[in-house]
Amino acid sequence: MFEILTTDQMYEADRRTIEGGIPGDVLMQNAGRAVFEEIIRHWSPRSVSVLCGPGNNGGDGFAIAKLLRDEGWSVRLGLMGDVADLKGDAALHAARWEGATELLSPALVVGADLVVDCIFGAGLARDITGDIAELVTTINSSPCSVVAVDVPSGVDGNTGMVLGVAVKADLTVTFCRAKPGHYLLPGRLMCGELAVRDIGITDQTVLDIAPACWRNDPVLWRAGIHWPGLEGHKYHRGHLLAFGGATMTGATRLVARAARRSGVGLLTIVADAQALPIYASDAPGNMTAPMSAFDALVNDCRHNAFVIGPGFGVGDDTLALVLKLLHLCRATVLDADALTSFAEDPSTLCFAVQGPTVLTPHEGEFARLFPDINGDKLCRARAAAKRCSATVLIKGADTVIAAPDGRAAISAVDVPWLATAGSGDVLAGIIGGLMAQGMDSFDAACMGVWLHARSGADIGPGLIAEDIPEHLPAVLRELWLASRKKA
Ligand SMILES: NC(=O)C1=CN([C@@H]2O[C@H](COP(=O)(O)OP(=O)(O)OC[C@H]3O[C@@H](n4cnc5c(N)ncnc54)[C@H](OP(=O)(O)O)[C@@H]3O)[C@@H](O)[C@H]2O)[C@@H](O)CC1
Ligand SMILES: [K+]
Repeated sequence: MFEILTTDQMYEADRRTIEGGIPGDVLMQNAGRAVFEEIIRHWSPRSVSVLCGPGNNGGDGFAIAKLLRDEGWSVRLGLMGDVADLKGDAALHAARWEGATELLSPALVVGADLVVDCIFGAGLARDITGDIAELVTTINSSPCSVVAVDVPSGVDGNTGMVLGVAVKADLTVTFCRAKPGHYLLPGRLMCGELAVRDIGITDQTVLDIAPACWRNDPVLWRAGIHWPGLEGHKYHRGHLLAFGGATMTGATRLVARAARRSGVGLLTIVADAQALPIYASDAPGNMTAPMSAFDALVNDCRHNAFVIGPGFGVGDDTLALVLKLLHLCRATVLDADALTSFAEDPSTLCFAVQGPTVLTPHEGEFARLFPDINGDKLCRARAAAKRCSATVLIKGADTVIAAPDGRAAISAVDVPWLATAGSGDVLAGIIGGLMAQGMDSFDAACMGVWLHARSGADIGPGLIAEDIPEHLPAVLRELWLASRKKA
């Protein structure tokens, strides 16, 4: 259930299922029943208005209305347009609805305790305007509870963008698998609780259409974790070089702490000589080396991974150092200043990437590096990953991780308090630590985001960046115990 389907893939899954012998009206009935079950699970009987659009999302509405009425609920139904204009499965379910069909209007919302939004689903094709926009505004300003069917009307299922206006739901019930718009902002904010319900489309059908996007979950990457073996030693767990700034030392101290907590065997902070005492005194397990020893350090292949950027400083020196590191084709995480140093010349960065590389920009850094890449976050991350042949992770509440081959994952853990100074440095450290242990860059980026978010969720409000590395052992232990159960 971790796959995320585009609306086209969902239509294809429907089509294949119908071809395989389950008629479309049965799928619609199953969809209606799934929403009905969620409604009666969440609410006791009350007055309901079901608002139906002109397509199959509206068709779902007729099925839901009938099930609720058969259950004894007081149900009104409003339709956009004429019932005679409905087609296919929607027309079939409209014919089965025995109640009155009113014209869609704000009067249906006023006085209802619960509104079921079946105006537009996957077929939303343009901005909502005019009377329907007014209706949506009435729904959003009304005290009633709102259930959205498939997606809140106005949210583009593929992008999470709001087309004109969108219904703000308390619960969204979608079918088979989630769509990108359920997890990407601002769509995610309009969904409320998300329920993903089976309507009879098999897992094999979903696999056959080869989805390339997933909700970020251990299922995706747990097989790629390099748990240490009894026979191993610290050199088997990698040796990460974290490049530290001369003055902004806090950032790389967080990188170092997070990398070590993620399990890296050895960690050396490389910085200007005058800053080394600060790094060395931060933790007894930190090793340090002066920047003047750079050549000797990188000539030693045991130094198999690099993190550079946090607190490092923006400029030509940083740019030159990053290019030298990328030339070595070892696991590399580029964050913050390492990215911004290429703002004037982003193509140089993209051409230089050869080895396993993860770029971890926030939205501002992304816009500086890729000013010509527009669109939703998923499509931008994929375009940048392809252009740079690197894993690109765009940070935010809806963090997206994309691989150059088009695979992508979206983080779906809500942790608003992760938006705090130093949090991104910790993330870079975790990913660097995992890559140093031999994990594939896309997997390491996904796992890093997950560990970071899970730790943040466990810590709760009041979190400061320093807390996150200290919580990693608990989350890692949970993963490790789960992996032993599976074995
Ligand atoms: N068997 C299946 O496939 C199953 C499908 N299922 C359900 O079907 C839903 C998809 O149905 P769908 O494709 O009919 O699209 P839907 O969202 O109802 O809207 C299309 C209509 O809206 C109109 N329209 C669009 N934008 C507009 C705007 N801004 N302003 C005004 N009008 C606008 C558009 O008009 P047109 O663009 O053609 O002019 C067209 O008339 C899916 O979300 C799920 O709920 C489930 O039952 C499971 C089985
Ligand atoms: K809807």
